[in-house]
Amino acid sequence: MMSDTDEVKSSETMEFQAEVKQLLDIVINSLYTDREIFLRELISNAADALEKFRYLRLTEKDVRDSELPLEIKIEVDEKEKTITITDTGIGMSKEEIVENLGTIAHSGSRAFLRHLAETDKKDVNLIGQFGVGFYSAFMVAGRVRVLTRSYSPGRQGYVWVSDGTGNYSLSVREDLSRGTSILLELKEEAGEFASPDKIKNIIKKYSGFVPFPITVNGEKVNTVQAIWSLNKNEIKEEEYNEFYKYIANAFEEPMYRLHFSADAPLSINALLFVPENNFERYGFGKMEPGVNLYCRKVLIQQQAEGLLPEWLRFLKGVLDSEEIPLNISRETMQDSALMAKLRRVVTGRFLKFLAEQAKNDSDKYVKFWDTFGMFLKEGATSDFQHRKDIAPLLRFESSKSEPGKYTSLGEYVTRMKDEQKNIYFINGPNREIIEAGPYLEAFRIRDVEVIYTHEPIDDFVLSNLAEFEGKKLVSADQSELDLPEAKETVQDNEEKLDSLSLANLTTWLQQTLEGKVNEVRESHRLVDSPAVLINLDNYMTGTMQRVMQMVNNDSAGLARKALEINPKHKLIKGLAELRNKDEEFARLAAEQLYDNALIAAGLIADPRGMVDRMYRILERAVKI
Ligand SMILES: Nc1ncnc2c1ncn2[C@@H]1O[C@H](COP(=O)(O)OP(=O)(O)OP(=O)(O)O)[C@@H](O)[C@H]1O
Repeated sequence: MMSDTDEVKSSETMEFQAEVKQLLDIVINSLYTDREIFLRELISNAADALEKFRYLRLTEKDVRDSELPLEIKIEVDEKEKTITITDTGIGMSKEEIVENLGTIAHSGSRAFLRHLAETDKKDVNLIGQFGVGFYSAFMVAGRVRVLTRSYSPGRQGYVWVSDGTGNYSLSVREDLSRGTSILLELKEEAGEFASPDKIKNIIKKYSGFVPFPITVNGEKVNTVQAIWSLNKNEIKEEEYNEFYKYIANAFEEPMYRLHFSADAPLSINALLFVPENNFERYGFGKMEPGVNLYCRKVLIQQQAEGLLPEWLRFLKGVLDSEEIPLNISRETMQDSALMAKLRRVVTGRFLKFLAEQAKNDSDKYVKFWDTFGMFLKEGATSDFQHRKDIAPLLRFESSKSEPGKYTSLGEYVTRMKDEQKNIYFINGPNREIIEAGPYLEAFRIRDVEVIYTHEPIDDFVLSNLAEFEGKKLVSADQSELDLPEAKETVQDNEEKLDSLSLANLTTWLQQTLEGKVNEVRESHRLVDSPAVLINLDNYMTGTMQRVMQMVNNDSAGLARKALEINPKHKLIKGLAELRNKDEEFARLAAEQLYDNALIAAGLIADPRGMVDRMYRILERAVKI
């Protein structure tokens, strides 16, 4: 590097434009956090200058120092506390220097500066949003020196020097080669940056995929290529895996990989990975989003919040879009229309990818489902925009699937009978319990398939979806099932309680269970069980109420229920008789009947009253 004494003496002093002064004042006096981003800004400018040169050289034959390799060299002097960032890009002419490093060209900057001057919270990410990235150098440097020479052969080289207050000096310097060198004399309080290791780490963090070699004191730093911007057939399997391990901090290979680029409606290059494991499932706490946002290979935001819907937080990878402004702030990122578009395109593409995987290799998809299905369920309940596309990806057990095997809603629909109108589901902790319960009886004799859901969220998912391929999703504990006509059954030979006794019994039961059920009525769905609790609320399934019951710790919030009784069942017929002989004991039996129905519905019965009641019923039974 050249020292001060080499500089040509004829130096002009120039004033910064008023807005620049204002900006520099903020940069120098108010921004103390995230100062390391100055390096990202300067490297990004260097990479832009190199990119422009690479492009120019395609058409222009006459360029300065055409043999110079395209690269970024960084020298860190620990003793002198300086950092020099040199690129062999297009460089700047005198006019360009004055224009670029003395004014703020962007029109919106005035308003921005006013905003920045007024807010207490000075977000460093806002800098550069209006094309003022270079000035961030003054966050760490007391003096900045820019040595630059344009690619254009006729131009002289120049030295620009400023301490960031009021003005800068500009002088001619003949012995420069093409490109730009930016020399930072670090401020005392920014001395920590005079460390090659620190600088290397910052580069790895922000600029690891800049497509030009970056060296720090002669050592190459960015060895990992921006493979997402390459063609698929240029990339080897190991390279993909190596890249995945690098960005995901992973040891094993990814489960799925999706590499795609799109031009419309946005220009996007995306490389997404589904990891092998889901640590959230093991109770490691909620994952951070794992996709980094890039703009032309320059990192805009690591683990970008709001880039993808929250339920896709298990994805790792990179999303690169030219359309993203460099230095978009965290706030703008969440709600800009551009981000919303990006989110929609990438989410849609990923869901399409999953649908293909499910079709082409269903065994592997099942493995994915077992590991990451919880996120799709979360999406189906929280992401209104995509839930229709998530629905076909859901998997459940059903009365027609083998134990432990899954079916999709689509497959269910293909098995539906002509006269069947709805898709039915029932929740229970496992298959055995569901199949032993009363809710399945009506379906079993009609040979109608029922989806088994085992987790409380499943009922929220299906209730939220409300329908699939035009068929309503109906919980089997609901009042209106709208089932096809049942065929002749064995039970039809069983004698039914006469209608007068039945009417009397239901009235009596209604009184006895006052406050517990809204209605007692004859059941047309039961076959083997004496009674069942039916939901009169068409939205909340029993399981959803169980969740509410646990959260609220009482049964007050329970939805309206009907107790349906089976008039052919021995117990019901016996109860009708017992009521006339020993009403007190009949009341015990009725209450137990209700508690049993409650338990079969997965709801919590009060154990204190029940245990005592059971003993009294048993006492009576052993006497007989
Ligand atoms: N290393 C460089 N080589 C050539 N020109 C440069 C270099 N650094 C900066 N410039 C010029 O100075 C201009 C201003 O840079 P600055 O970082 O302030 O804003 P920007 O790069 O336009 O915006 P942003 O930083 O938000 O991308 C650049 O547009 C570019 O023309």
